Amino acid sequence: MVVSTIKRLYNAFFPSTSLTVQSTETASRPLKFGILGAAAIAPPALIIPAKTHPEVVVYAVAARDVKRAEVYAQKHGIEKFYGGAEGYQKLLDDPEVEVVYNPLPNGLHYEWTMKALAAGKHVLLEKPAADTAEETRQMFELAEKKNLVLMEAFHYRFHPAIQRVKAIIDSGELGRLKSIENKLTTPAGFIKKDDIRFNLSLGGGSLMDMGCYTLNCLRYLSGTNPTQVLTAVASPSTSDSKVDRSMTATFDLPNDVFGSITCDLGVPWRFGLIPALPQVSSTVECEGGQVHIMNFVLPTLYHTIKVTKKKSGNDGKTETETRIEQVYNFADGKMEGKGEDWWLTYRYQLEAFVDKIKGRTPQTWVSKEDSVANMEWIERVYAKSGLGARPKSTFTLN
Ligand SMILES: NC(=O)C1=CN([C@@H]2O[C@H](COP(=O)(O)OP(=O)(O)OC[C@H]3O[C@@H](n4cnc5c(N)ncnc54)[C@H](OP(=O)(O)O)[C@@H]3O)[C@@H](O)[C@H]2O)C=CC1
Ligand SMILES: O=C1OC[C@@H](O)[C@H](O)[C@H]1O
Repeated sequence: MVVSTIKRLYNAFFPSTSLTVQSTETASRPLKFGILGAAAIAPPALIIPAKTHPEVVVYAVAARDVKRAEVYAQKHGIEKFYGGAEGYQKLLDDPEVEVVYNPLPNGLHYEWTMKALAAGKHVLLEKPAADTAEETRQMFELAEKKNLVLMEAFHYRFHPAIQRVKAIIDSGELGRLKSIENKLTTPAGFIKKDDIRFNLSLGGGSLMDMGCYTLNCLRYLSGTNPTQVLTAVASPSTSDSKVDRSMTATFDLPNDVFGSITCDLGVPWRFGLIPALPQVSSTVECEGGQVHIMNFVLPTLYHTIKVTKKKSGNDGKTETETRIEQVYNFADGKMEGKGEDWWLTYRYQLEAFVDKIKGRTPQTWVSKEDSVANMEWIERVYAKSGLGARPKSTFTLN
């Protein structure tokens, strides 16, 4: 297991082009991507996955500082770079760029996605989609009007592991769904105080950052939206009392299902000495048992799906039977043989995103309705917590 894990991680982060499944001869013309911002997430989320996608070329990057753009471009083998105050717009004005990846701080998602769409580019947009549901709606409306592909990058949804958890719930094997509890937390100190995640004007906050996954996963696994936020308790960050360092919320869902989410950008260390273990889990209780996934966000690294089934013992007492599953690719041929153990969630996502642009059917999708609803429930949780919504963008498209 250790060897296979190391091999999987090595191939995930240092993929050789020889691992490309589809030959470049059968692939259609590559799409040229441009990245807005020399963001930390772009290498794992796009640049590395693109190396094994024959229909993707990461062609350009723009950064506010031209030197930063140049260094980033050289480091990642990107042909074109743009910088300075007009750098982002110059990238959008480049006719060679067909697709834009937007990993800007959340508070800038709306402005630059609207500008990218206005420039006629498809957009892969980082999560959470924007600061508000209304901004999210407007971005998708513009994409529809211009016949462009826009998707919020909820990458974990494209991986077979979370799809397996959903299939177990939907199969009825464990009986009626009763509750879902999702957690995504990291110990204090890993995210620095000056990080975009702690900046209110940039759309910071734990619910926006990690919480958007927990909420999305609650809605995905239940197959529905909550009916109400029951409770929402935020702990403020030390830098800004309007920015939630953590958020815990509970929900009513249809059919008497209970939901809860916890997200935390900096769990205090125990006794100030021992870092708390990160939590990245979803626990689903059903009448006939439980399914628990450890690491639903980055399952390629390692994950377990623990299924505990209740059964009646000989003496009439309830006993349990447990099995562990691990699912790194689609064994059922869902992707016509595509997909490898070492594919990151981002690689699965890129496959689907390109399929959509090319007019093929993606194996799954994160729809406009899904993204709008996720932002609506983020807004409702903030409202219930008393913190209020994140400041909406002041940008308007002329
Ligand atoms: N899908 C995933 O797994 C993950 C998604 N994310 C999402 O990606 C986005 C970026 O996160 P991350 O890469 O960690 O963040 P970074 O801080 O590394 O990148 C943000 C980029 O935004 C640009 N930027 C533009 N204006 C500002 C400003 N006023 N202040 C700060 N930065 C600015 C910077 O670009 P420049 O180079 O021009 O200076 C910077 O490179 C967020 O939306 C986050 O939620 C983050 C991590 C994981
Ligand atoms: O995947 C993630 O985990 C860490 C977070 O801070 C980040 O923004 C998120 O996308």
